[in-house]
Amino acid sequence: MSVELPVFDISQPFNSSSISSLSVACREWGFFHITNHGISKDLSRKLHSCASQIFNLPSEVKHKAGPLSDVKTYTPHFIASPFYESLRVAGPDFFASAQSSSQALLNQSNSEFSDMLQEYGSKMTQLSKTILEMVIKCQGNDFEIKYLSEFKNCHGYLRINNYSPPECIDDQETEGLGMHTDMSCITIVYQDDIGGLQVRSKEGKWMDINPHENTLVVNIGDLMQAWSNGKFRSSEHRVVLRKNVNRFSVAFFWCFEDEKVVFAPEEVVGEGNLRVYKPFVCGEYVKFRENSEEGKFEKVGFTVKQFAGTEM
Ligand SMILES: O=C(O)CCC(=O)C(=O)O
Ligand SMILES: [Fe+2]
Repeated sequence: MSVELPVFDISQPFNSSSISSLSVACREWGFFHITNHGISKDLSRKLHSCASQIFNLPSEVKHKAGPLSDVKTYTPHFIASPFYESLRVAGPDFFASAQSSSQALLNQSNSEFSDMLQEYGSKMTQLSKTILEMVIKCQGNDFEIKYLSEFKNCHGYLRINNYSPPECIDDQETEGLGMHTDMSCITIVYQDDIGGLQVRSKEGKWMDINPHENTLVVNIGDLMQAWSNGKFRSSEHRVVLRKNVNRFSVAFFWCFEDEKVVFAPEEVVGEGNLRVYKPFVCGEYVKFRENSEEGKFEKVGFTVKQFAGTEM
């Protein structure tokens, strides 16, 4: 089964009807689509082809940027899943970050790749600011004016994901990336035309988010779920591999700075409503997810609810 998410034209100002359908999407699914986002087909095609060259390097070469290296930008197979590997590019200087991976992997800089990532990262940064403003606006009148400054130190990073399916795909679905929630405020995902991204409904059913040409997927992350006092959902999602072909995606995570104390403002909680999260320091939550076995990336058992929820 698949879910048809609403599509928002991000190049146009939002009117009251788009704000109210955005609000429904954030509450019900924590997922929606955007179009007219300014990422050309040409840019995503070129990025895909440059990234494939990196992922096609022998694994002993890729390990030069792996978890035991100095740069630590490459996540090899068998960390999140046997079929998943990724390369991280950190902002705001996406160019420098891409150059350091390229230097570690190829012993030379690759300015074509780094230029592309700088362009992609800067566009994602702009898009995140626009989307975030709309997402805050949907939580109350003039909230974007009152509360946008809380998000002024947000930062972004990219994860370029490569999924290689097992030799033979049988009837059973193979998880390329297990069920998880994102640690971001919002995430913007480019998925190629293979499909496989799924969101878990409130009833616990896995629903396909089918790829649509020229659209990007946006999802609410744990930090926004906490800041909105649980109004907006950081949905569990995963990637399944059904075809015997590689799948490519690029996720951009827009996050609070590590020092930020995440705490829903009184007005966001609303009079008479209970506060469902204790205040927490963003960096502590990131550490909890990265370092505790239970909190790990692909294991959804422990998320912001277990970390800071008041209903425990
Ligand atoms: O590959 C995708 O489509 C989604 C990836 C994802 O959920 C993530 O990187 O957090
Ligand atoms: Fe994710």
